[in-house]
Formats: sequence, C-alpha cells, structure tokens
Amino acid sequence: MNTGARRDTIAAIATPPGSGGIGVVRVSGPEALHLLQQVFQPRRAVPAFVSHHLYYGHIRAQNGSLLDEVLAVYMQAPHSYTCEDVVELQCHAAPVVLQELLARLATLGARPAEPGEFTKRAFLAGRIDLSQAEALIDLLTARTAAGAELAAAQLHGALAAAIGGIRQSLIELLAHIEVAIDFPDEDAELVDRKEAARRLRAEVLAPVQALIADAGYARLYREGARLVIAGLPNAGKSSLLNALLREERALVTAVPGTTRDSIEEGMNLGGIPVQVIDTAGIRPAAACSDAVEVLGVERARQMLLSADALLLLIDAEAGLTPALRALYAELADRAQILLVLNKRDLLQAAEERHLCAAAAAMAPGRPLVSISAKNGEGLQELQDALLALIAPAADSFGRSARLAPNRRHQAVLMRVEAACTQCLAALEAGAPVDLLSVDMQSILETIGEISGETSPDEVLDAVFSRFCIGK
Ligand SMILES: Nc1nc2c(c(=O)[nH]1)N(C=O)[C@@H](CNc1ccc(C(=O)N[C@@H](CCC(=O)O)C(=O)O)cc1)CN2
Ligand SMILES: Nc1nc2c(ncn2[C@@H]2O[C@H](COP(=O)(O)OP(=O)(O)OP(=O)(O)O)[C@@H](O)[C@H]2O)c(=O)[nH]1
Ligand SMILES: [Mg+2]
Repeated sequence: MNTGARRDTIAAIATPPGSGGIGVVRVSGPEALHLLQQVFQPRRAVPAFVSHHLYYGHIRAQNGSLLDEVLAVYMQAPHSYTCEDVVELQCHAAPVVLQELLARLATLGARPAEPGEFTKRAFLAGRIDLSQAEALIDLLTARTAAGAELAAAQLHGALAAAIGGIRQSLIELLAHIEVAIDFPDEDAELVDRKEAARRLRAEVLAPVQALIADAGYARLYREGARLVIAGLPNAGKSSLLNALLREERALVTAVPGTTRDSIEEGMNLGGIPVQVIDTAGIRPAAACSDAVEVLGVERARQMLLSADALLLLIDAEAGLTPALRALYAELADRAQILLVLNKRDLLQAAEERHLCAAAAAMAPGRPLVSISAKNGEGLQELQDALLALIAPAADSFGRSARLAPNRRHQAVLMRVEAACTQCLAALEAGAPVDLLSVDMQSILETIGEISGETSPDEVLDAVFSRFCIGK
C-alpha cells in the first residue's frame, strides 16, 4: 500500500440524496483550500481562512450566476477527519445545487470520491483502525439502539484496545523467547516453558476464545434473527403477529386457512432486530380449501427451514391433536423451539395446567408459555422466553463486554485460536525456540488483520466499498 504518495484531492456530497435541511459538500486533499478560495465568496473579505472557523458567503455557478447562500469551513491538516486539508460547504439541501457545486469542483480539479474514500484516508492516516472503520458501517446500519451502542463502543476503539492487549502479551512472550535464540550457547534452558505456556493460554488463547464467543452475540445485534410463527390452521398465529407488533398487520378470521402468503415484519426484541414471519397454518394438501392454500403451506414449510427460532403455536381449544403431534414430530430436531399455548382465555385454570403438562410430556425440556393473543395475557413472558431462547445470557453481553467482533474478525480469531493451540502443543513438546518464534510471529501477523495493519488490499477495498459515497 502506498501511503507516502501525495494524494489527489477528492470531493463528494456528504449528505443523503433528496430534499432536507442542509446539504454538505466535502473536499479533502492538498488542493482543498485552493478550491475553497475559487468557489466561495465570503461576505466579508477574508485575508486568510482560519482553520475550524465558519464563514458565511455565496457560491457561484460556472457562468457567474448566484448558486447558493452557504456556510463554509476549512479544517487544516492534520486536524480533520482525514488528517488532510478538508473543506466543507454547507448548502441548502437542493440536489441540483449540490450536483452543480460538485461539477464545478470537478472542473477545478477535484476528483469525485469513491465510496468510503474519506474514511479510507482517515484509516491510512492512522486516525482509526480497520475495526473502527467497520464499526462505522455498523453504526450507520444499526437497526436498534442496542446495536448502535455496541457499534459506537467499537468506533471508540473497544475492540481495537482488546486486540492491542492481546498483541502486547504476544510481543512480550516473543521477546522472551528470542532472548534464548540470541544466546544459544547458554547451558541453562532460558525459556521457562511452563510459564510461557501458561501465559499463552491466559493472555492470548482465553481472550481470543472469549472474543469468538462475543462474535456470536454481536451477530445477533447486527444481523438479527428470523423468527417463524408456525402451527395448525386457526391456532392464532396471525393474531400473535399482530399482538407482538401492536398493529393489525395480518388478516385474522375464524376461518381456518386465512393466511396464505407468509407475512414478515421487523420488531425490536430486547435490542435484537427480529424479523417475525407469520405463516399459513400447516395441514395436508387434501384438507386445504384450494390450490392457493396448498402453495401457502408449501411456503410455510420453506420458512420453517430458514428460521433461527420457531414459535409453535398450540390452539388451547383444540388441544394436542394428532395433527399437532405430527407437526411437532416434524420439527422436533430443531434446536430453537418455543411452545406457545394460545387462547388460554378459553380455559379454566385446571384445564390449562393439564394441557401444559401434556405439552411438556410431548416436548420434554422445551420452553413453554401460555398466552392469549386476544387479550395480551402472557405476551411479556413470551418475549422473555424468546429472548432467552435466541440469546441466552444476552443480558450480560453488551452491558459488560461491549465488544462486537464481526464475521471477518471472527474468522481471523479462529485462525489465531488454531495457531495458538498448535503453538502451545509445540511449546509443551519441547520444540526448538526458533520454531516457536516463527509460530508466534505468524500469530501476531494474523491478529494484525483485525486492526488492518497486515490486511491485504483486497480486504481493505472490500470494507471501504461498503460505505456510501461521501463517507
Ligand atoms: N461536518 C462534519 N461532521 C461530522 C464529521 C465530519 O467530517 N464533518 N465526521 C466525520 O465523518 C464525524 C465526526 N468525526 C470527526 C473526527 C475528527 C475530526 C477532526 O477534525 N479532528 C481534529 C480536530 C479536533 C479538534 O478540533 O480538537 C483532530 O483530531 O486533530 C472531525 C470529525 C461526524 N460528524
Ligand atoms: N379466544 C381467543 N381467540 C383467539 C385467540 N387468538 C386468536 N383467536 C381467534 O382464533 C381465530 C383464528 O385466529 P388467526 O390469528 O387468524 O389464526 P391463524 O393461526 O393465523 O389462522 P390461519 O391463518 O388460518 O392458519 C380468530 O377467530 C381469532 O380471533 C385467543 O388468544 N383467544
Ligand atoms: Mg393466519
């Protein structure tokens, strides 16, 4: 990567397209100040733009006509986001004005920026590491406040700090081992292998494994989970969807076979973005009322396969019919099923207890809640049970750790884990110190891919191309 070269000057519209309050055009690079002087006419004469001061004035079109009334700021390198000279022009958010200004800057020599290029420059300048750049994407795309909080912590450097600590331990261990390489003639074994192994385990392997576990939870907050409501016709699936969303989203009727196409909607479950999917009630094709319902049942079965978790709805009025037992048997190999007894409002307490016991006998060890989608009873218990099913220990995650490794980090961490386990075995088997040193150096290099220090250009390009233009 060529970081030493003098870069060109880039420009982009930094605010989203469409109408709004203010639209910002940002410029970064060695020509930024010169471009400002050419396109911007301050209201009062400015002998020299002072960094980080806001100036009021006008911008003009190519032909000299007034384009917009704006505020402009110059941020002198290295005190800017990119650590280069930066200029920002705050215009009215008129798409035509912003495009015109960008075109004007282009004719004066500014190159239209690529997606994420400002942030890439911040990364190349060392303002942020790769995990922080990735956190920025997470923040921009977070679907819940909890997800945004995790991303903000990572943007602030939480993961970078944890990785830095692990690296530091490895560097110390490596230094310790290299002393032995430098003095090969010493009689005594210079490396206390037991102590080195203990430190490698405690200061590298264990924290790496903890981060791999965190990645599982982080994925839930970032990518969410798919929750499918399944059951026989008329169990109250659509009623439950509506109750969860607090909105009459799906049609509800007393006619079995009402829902045909599956219906999806997003909800926030304890900070996890959950996609809830209401499906057609499952019954044999012969029992369906028409060909459309048959297709709906087929689709419902496909949805069951794509689900991260299932809510199996049991109609309390109908009880544990052979059809329901057959459906449960079909799903029984799925790990994440919550049994939901619906329409409890129609049962006496004793009947409800009896039915719950029978359901528990049918599905030993499965979580079970009893609700009324109609009057809202038990909905809170259902959401709690669901959260426990999808994200056990989610409470402690995010609140204490606040680390959110993504899939890329997780893949790197798993390579580190494997290499570390191998190095431990070599250490304990008495492998020569120069081999151990090579092993440790390669672990260090692998860890460096998280912060981006040792990432190949393709990885960097893949990360920055996920941004929008102007970021
Ligand atoms: N108008 C505007 N708003 C923005 C940004 C921006 O670039 N422009 N940001 C980005 O997209 C984010 C903020 N991030 C930033 C980080 C550092 C610096 C910066 O100039 N740091 C200097 C000066 C700090 C100071 O004045 O003390 C420095 O650290 O040296 C600016 C923005 C969000 N809001
Ligand atoms: N008493 C009572 N009735 C309910 C409850 N939940 C749903 N119902 C009624 O049960 C009937 C079926 O409800 P739906 O929500 O349409 O059932 P569904 O499982 O989506 O049915 P299909 O789409 O046909 O598979 C409707 O008449 C609802 O009013 C409940 O908790 N208590
Ligand atoms: Mg329905």
